[in-house]
Amino acid sequence: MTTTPASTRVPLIAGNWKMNMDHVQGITLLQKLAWTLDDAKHDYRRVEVTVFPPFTDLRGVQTLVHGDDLSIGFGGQDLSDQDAGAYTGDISGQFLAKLGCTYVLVGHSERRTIHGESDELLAAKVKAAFRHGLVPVLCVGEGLEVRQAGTHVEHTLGQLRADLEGLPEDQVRQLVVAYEPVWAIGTGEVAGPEDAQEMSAAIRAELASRYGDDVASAVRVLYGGSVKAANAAAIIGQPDVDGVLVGGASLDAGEFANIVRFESHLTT
Ligand SMILES: O=C[C@H](O)COP(=O)(O)O
Repeated sequence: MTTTPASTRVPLIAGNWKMNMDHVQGITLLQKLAWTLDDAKHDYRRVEVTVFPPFTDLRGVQTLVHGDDLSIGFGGQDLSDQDAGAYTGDISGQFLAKLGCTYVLVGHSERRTIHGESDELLAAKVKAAFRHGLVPVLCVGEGLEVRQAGTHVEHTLGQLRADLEGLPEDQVRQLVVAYEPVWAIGTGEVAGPEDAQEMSAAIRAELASRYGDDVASAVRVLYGGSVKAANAAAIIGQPDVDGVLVGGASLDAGEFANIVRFESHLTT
């Protein structure tokens, strides 16, 4: 397989605030993050940074990012598979696009488990994201029982196949996939760098077999699950891992900035 070198894929550090931070707290957090990264002279072209605030924060985040000309991206934590209509409580991809979102999370493990979202629904959500010009960050991964049974790779690739059903190749190549072992989320348990690499390589090989090496080489694969500044460099240092999806640690501007600056930890 003739893959593009990992170095051509710009690492993506994504902070998922989950259901934390009201719109006032969110602005304060983002401002602190921007200041911290500015002080450190962070080069956003080398390492991309994006945050996923709650829906109610997005307008404020957009105003701050555009008003202060920040290089931090932002996206929604979910979207509806529908575009508009009688879907109380749901958010259309069109609304997210209008707010300047670049990305949207699809199939986060908490949507799959707590809200029982099926692969069929998630495949429709992936298509809805592209319909509105949003890049889906498609989350896949196994629970503890699957991991203990040793079928985690097949399980996760099965989710990937089902969620990409019917998606054209030119859209697949724009995707970001986030591997989240559910047993390592918010638990302090971290899959080791080798576990992250094993699954990321399997995801890339699956994409290569279905869409070709060129597409597989373009897709960024992130790892998510109890990532902290202390373990980020080792995880992102793996050849098929192109960044991290950070939950708890993204709520602390200093800690998250240190994750963004993982390269500096490699050289000190
Ligand atoms: O979206 C982020 C992942 O669920 C990981 O969350 P965590 O870093 O709190 O374990």
